[in-house]
Amino acid sequence: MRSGQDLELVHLSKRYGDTTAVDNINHVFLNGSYVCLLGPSGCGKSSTLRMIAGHESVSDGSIVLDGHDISHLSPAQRGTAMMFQNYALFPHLSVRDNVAFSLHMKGVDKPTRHKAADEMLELVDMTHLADRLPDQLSGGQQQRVALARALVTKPRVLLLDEPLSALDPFLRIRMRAELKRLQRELGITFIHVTHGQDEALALADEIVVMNNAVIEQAGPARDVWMAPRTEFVARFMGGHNVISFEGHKIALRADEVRMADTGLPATVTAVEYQGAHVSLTAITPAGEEIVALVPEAAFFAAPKETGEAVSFVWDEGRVHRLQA
Ligand SMILES: Nc1ncnc2c1ncn2[C@@H]1O[C@H](COP(=O)(O)OP(=O)(O)OP(=O)(O)O)[C@@H](O)[C@H]1O
Repeated sequence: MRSGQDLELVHLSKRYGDTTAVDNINHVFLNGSYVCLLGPSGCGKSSTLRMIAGHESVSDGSIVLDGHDISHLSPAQRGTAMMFQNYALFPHLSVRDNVAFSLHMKGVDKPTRHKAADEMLELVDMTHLADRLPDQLSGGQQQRVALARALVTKPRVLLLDEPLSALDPFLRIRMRAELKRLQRELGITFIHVTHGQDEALALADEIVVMNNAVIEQAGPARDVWMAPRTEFVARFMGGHNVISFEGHKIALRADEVRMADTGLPATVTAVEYQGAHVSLTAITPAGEEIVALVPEAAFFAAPKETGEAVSFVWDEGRVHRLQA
């Protein structure tokens, strides 16, 4: 529900010379929500995040937090904090001093800033490594320090630019759960930039899909997944077929397509065993590709090979007509 404490982007644009990176976007980030900004490389996600943080000037429009226009305030005055992709820790400062650094800059005395830093280190489970230097830490540990350092200023909104991209897949999934836990515990707004659909689905209360400098679709994660509005969103979220059906483009989830004796005829072009499912790719007489994710037991009851004919069916209610 909307409140006076939300973060609002109003007709926000960013231009770099002739390039329009963000084109007149409007959005309300609800207070206390976990929002993922999702989109392909170059769509304007980072520019949007950097404008909110104050690391990039606004070309047009405004950014409103708590009912105040913060568009022209310095990063430290906004009530936002940013955690960078490369963590940007100071190599010569201990973990504790890294976390306390922004308070040092604000003139906070040493005992007070160390106490605040220690509280944050406890929050991210790093108390035991407070005296180490950054290069004595693993990637995951450095990330926790970077998080603690961003949170020590008690921001209203935490901005995370691809926070998990430097981690190996195993650690990424662990840290993902940690981020969600932290956000719930702190109750502040997290805005997390990613180009990973899985990451966005796992984390977000709301997904904002960007494409070509605009917001293509925004909504609860499940709505965006279940009902993509455009061909771009359907393809980008993955797991959907986009095919022509009765004169319209439709999106149809691959796991809703079943093999049957009669139905839409197609010729198998690839079979991929994926454990729980078998992914069957086929081409229709209209030359469109369709993927069926068939439960492995159903597939092996009537296995198919490349070049064979198949027929596909689906429940009519599962089809989404696309806008473009
Ligand atoms: N400092 C800059 N000067 C000129 N053009 C820029 C600058 N920063 C970004 N751009 C351009 O603005 C557009 C949007 O870039 P942005 O970094 O916001 O995209 P992104 O969605 O975050 O991409 P990625 O996932 O690759 O980081 C791109 O075309 C990019 O080349």
